[in-house]
Formats: sequence, C-alpha cells, structure tokens
Amino acid sequence: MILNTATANIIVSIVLSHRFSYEDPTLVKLLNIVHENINLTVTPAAMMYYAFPSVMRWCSTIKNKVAKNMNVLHEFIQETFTNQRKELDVNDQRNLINSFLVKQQEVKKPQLYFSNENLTALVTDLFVAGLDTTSTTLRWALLLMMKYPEIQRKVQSEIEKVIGSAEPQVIHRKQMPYTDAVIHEIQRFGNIIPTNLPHVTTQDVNFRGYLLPKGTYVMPLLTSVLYDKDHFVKADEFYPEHFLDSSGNFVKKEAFMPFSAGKRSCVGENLAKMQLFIFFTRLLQNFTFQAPPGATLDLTPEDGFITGPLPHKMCAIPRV
Ligand code: HEM
Repeated sequence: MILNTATANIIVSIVLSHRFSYEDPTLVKLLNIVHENINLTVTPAAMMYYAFPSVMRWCSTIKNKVAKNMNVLHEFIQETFTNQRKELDVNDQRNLINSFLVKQQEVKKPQLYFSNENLTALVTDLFVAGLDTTSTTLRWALLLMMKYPEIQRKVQSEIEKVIGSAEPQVIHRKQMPYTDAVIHEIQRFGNIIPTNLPHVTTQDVNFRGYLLPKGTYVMPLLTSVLYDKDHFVKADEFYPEHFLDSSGNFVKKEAFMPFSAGKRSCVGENLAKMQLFIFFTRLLQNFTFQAPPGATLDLTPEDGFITGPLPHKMCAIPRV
C-alpha cells in the first residue's frame, strides 16, 4: 500500500498538480477501486471471457460485474478529478486536466476527441495502467534484493560512489551501469505482464505461414521474449550480467520488452523508468532490506494479469 500510494501521488501530481497524504480517504478509495477492478478482471471467469468472448458472451454475470465496477471508477474519477471547470484559469494551466479543458474550449468539435467522457477515460487509464505496474515492479525489486544480498551490496556501493548522500536524479543513471542492469533484470525476471494486453489484427496478416484474418484476437506473450534463452543465457535465474558486457558496461537487449513494442507500447515507459530508478536508489541508499530470521524467500509469482511476488515479511534496516 505504501508503494502504491507513493507511485499514485506521481500520477496525481501530473493530472491534478496535487499530492495526497497517504491516509487521505480519497486516495485510499481510489487505490482500493483500481485494485479491486484489476483483481476482478483477472478472475478465472474473466480470463475465460477474454480468451473465448463468443462463448462466454452468454455468461453475463462477470461482464456485468466488470462493467459495474468500471462505472464506479469512472464516476469517482469524474467527481473527484475531472470536475474542475469552475476553477479553470486559461492563463495558468498547471496540469493535464487543465490543458485538456482548455483544448476543449479551443477546438471546434470537442465531442470528437476532447469530450468529457474522453477526459474521464484518459485519467482512468493513467491510474489503472500506471499504479499497480510500477509498484509491483518495486515489490519484485525489494524481494530480489533480500534474496540476493551480495547484489544489493554492489548496488549500494555504486550508489555511494556516484550519488553519495545526495538525492538520486535520473542523470545519475548513466554513471551507474550495474544498478541500471539490476533494474532491467528485475523487470525481465519479474515479467509482471506476461500476457501483455490483447491486440486485434486490423487487416489480414501472414505470419510465418499462418494467416491471421482481420479481426483476430492476438495475445503477444511477453514471457516469450523476456525468458528467451537465445537472448538471456540464464533466463530462469536472476542474473544482472544479462545486461552487462565483460567490462561492466551496460548493454541493451532487443528482447527486453516489458513495456511491449510498436505503436501501442506503454506510453508511461519513460515515466516508469524514471520512477523505478529514483525509488530503487533512494530506498537502497537509506535502507538494507533483509528477510526476518528463519524466513524463506519464495520467487514464485502470484497468479493474475499483473503478476507480483507472493507476500513476504521484510526488515528495512536503516543504513546510517
Ligand atoms: C514498470 C511499469 C510499467 C510496465 C511494465 C508497463 C507495461 C505496459 C504494457 C506491457 C502495456 C501494453 C502495451 C501493448 O498493448 O502492447 C502498457 C500500456 C500502457 N501503459 Fe504501461 N507499464 C508501466 C507503467 C506505466 C505508467 C507509469 C503509465 C502512466 C502513467 C502507463 C501507462 C500506460 C498506458 C496508458 C497504456 C496503454 C497504451 C495504449 O494502449 O496505447 N504505464 N504498459
């Protein structure tokens, strides 16, 4: 919950130029609805619905429940976030919602792209897509650091060398190849969206001798690249050297695609990378993460659409 609220506040500050306290009932309610909706959409019945929509169409319960929850989320976002017309000052645009509302006034046909429904959908998308993803990756990061203390120590010594006790900034990343490699490996190994989002062919496609007619549902499995043994020699292990050359320089891998690929790949990729670097280095600068004595650390992922680690108890030992 702490990681979720911290990452949520980043999106809140973009859309609303505001931050909530971690106990604020509005923020807690938002997180609970988003989380509940994500959980609901990954129940076995919902998964069956995505895979076999024409069969499952007859089973209206799950469809109605998901639609009802989505309405609750939309209504809540509309009331809380997007209803800012009264306070709008065209000469003082401070956030994404302000800019959208100004555009709505400027364009001739706002109902085309800049409708109220689109604004609500846009803000909802940012929350749904940007919350659990970043915080789940950070949960993997902390578990993997507990599991591999020698890797954690190497990251901490690079932090000491490059950042010292200053606040980490994105510009530090270039000078920190080991930490960069560890963060990439956390994303690769964590593989938090194994099935990616479903896509549809917009025209007939010939793929390796198979015809995929226009309108075919396609699930481009990210696991198939992130765990590809041709690209990652120890694909089933946590091995930061996947992203390092023999001199310790960071190397890019074309099979590293946790954000997917192509025109519809994650729009939040750059933001997410900045968040991961800053949260991860700030946390390890100030704490060493350890399992409680006698605890066993299990790297089996949770079931679901976003696959986080299983819950573990964790000790955060201050470093000063
Ligand atoms: C570690 C963090 C994240 C991961 C691993 C991740 C991964 C993904 C993936 C795999 C997709 C599907 C792309 C496709 O359909 O091919 C996606 C879409 C999307 N992501 Fe992210 N994401 C992350 C963080 C974020 C953040 C922080 C935001 C926004 C603030 C965001 C916003 C979006 C949006 C809006 C889409 C839909 C894009 C579209 O359909 O055009 N994501 N993300």
